[in-house]
Amino acid sequence: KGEHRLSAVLEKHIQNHLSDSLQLPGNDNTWELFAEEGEMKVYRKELVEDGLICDPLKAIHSIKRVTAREMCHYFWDTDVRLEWEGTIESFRVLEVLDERTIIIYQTHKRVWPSAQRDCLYLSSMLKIDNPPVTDGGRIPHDTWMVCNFSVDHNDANSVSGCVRATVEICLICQTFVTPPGDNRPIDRDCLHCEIVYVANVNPGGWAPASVLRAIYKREYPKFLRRFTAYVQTKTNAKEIWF
Ligand SMILES: Cc1cccc(-c2n[nH]cc2-c2ccc(F)c(-c3ccc(S(=O)(=O)CCO)cc3)c2)n1
Repeated sequence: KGEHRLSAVLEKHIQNHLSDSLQLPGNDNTWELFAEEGEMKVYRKELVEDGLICDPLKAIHSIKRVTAREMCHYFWDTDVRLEWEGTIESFRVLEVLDERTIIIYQTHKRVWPSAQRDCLYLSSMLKIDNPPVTDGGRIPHDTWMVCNFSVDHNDANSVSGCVRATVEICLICQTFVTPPGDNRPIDRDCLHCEIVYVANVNPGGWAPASVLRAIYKREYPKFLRRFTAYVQTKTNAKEIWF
């Protein structure tokens, strides 16, 4: 802890997510379920700030045969970012704060009729030592998290014409193991991972509400489908990475 200049502000984001992002949306009526595919449930709230659509998004999902660490690693590792992220046009790692904390500047593909968006954020991956037990009372094998939130940085010479979006995003993953019994070794069929993905994206500049809400309605389920399938494929033949 305290390894870099942004440790304190990172710690605050982590604590906020641990206290509110793990609240499952099914329990209260403030979240509207707007997409459901199998184990994946995607909720949103309608929120307008200064005339901009900032709808918070919360998705829960259960993915077979992967661990929390694997999910968070492939979400965090920029070496594979373009293999699963469909809306990014370019990105650059501006600074490495420690072995699991970096600062990224990225531009997204323009979606007509809005201006192109870019974002500049800190991305950190960490293991949660005393994991919050899910409401079902089941004990996870372990809990990992990736926290992405907007920061300022001098070196981000922004791509001209881009409107700066601000993000507060978190992926919290918990591994559950069902022992195979009679002393057989654990294999991937004994694993599943339960995730909560929370995204608060402020588009930074005006865009038609209908366009933004249509983008979110299409892009979030697509991203969750594509990313989870990507991790299952990427890890399928590999040793289990707890
Ligand atoms: C997956 C998705 C959902 C909603 C909107 C879009 C999208 N389409 N065209 C432009 C964007 C766009 C605009 C601004 C943003 F900050 C992000 C954005 C979304 C996700 C993340 S992340 O941290 O979850 C994954 C890393 O890129 C960061 C930024 C995406 N893509």
